[in-house]
Amino acid sequence: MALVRQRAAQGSNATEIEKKIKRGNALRQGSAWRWSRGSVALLLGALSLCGAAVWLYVTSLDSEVTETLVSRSELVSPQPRVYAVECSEDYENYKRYPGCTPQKCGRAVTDSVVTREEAQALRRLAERGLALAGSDGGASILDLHSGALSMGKQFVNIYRYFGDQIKDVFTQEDFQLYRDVRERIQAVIAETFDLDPAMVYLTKPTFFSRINSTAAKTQHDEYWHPHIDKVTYGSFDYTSLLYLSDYGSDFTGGRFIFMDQNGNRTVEPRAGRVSFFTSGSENLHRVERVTWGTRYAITVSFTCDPAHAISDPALP
Ligand SMILES: O=C(O)CCC(=O)C(=O)O
Ligand SMILES: [Fe+2]
Repeated sequence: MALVRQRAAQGSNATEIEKKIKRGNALRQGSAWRWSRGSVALLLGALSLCGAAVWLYVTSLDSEVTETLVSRSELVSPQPRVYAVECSEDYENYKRYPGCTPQKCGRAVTDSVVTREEAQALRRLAERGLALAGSDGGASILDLHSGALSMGKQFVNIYRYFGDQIKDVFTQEDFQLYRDVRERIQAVIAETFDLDPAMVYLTKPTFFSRINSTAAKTQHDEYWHPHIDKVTYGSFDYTSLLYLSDYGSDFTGGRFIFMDQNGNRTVEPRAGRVSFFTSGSENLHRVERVTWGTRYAITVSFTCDPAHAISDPALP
């Protein structure tokens, strides 16, 4: 009997112990579950913080491209739209030419110096010239003054390479049109910056550019790097860009971007639009990558130094 009681007592003890063990396990499991729920919540919190940080970073990048100086759909006419910018010290390191060296600096855009028909004729000229060769990468240039044309990864001289055949590609009228347009651009630059038009000279390089979304193959194709024209090209004092195609319908991307310290300011290309500016570091700029289509433009630049003057391009 006593043995049975003892066994029974032992039995009830065992069940007690068993219950305690189970309770202990349940408690441990519960706290483990609570712990893993806690870490999930922590992880989610950290993830959303990271997400917010990334979002803030991306929107801050985006806000750098917010100011559009001139959009594709606007028509800037009859007067140029002028934005004054303080001159950089660059000009102090160069000889000063009264009547030409920038006293006031800035940027301006006009849609009334070159007609859309003239831009179209110049674009056809660029298409014909660039169809002779072209770069392997996304950017090709044709310089009618020196004859330099992108070919594969380098350049050829069209006047030497194609000889007399070049007269089947370009006509005297094409060159006359280039001259007329160059003169008008020179006049509007002189008027806008209070210069003596006779003290301002065309300089090199002056070139047609064709940009598409093909990946760059050489450094020449990397048009999107920020640069200062006076540093890149040396002789430039005033840069002008004549656009030959329309942002948004002929191509996407490819906006011109002034990179100011307090943000970016863009000019959207439009056929016939002339954008011009002083070439020093007050006008650091780049071209946004072209994402679709083909963008045509001409860079026509001017110097104050007669030693760097060039004559208008001409058929040999
Ligand atoms: O085509 C453009 O809009 C700019 C080209 C440019 O920056 C240059 O030719 O120096
Ligand atoms: Fe430039």
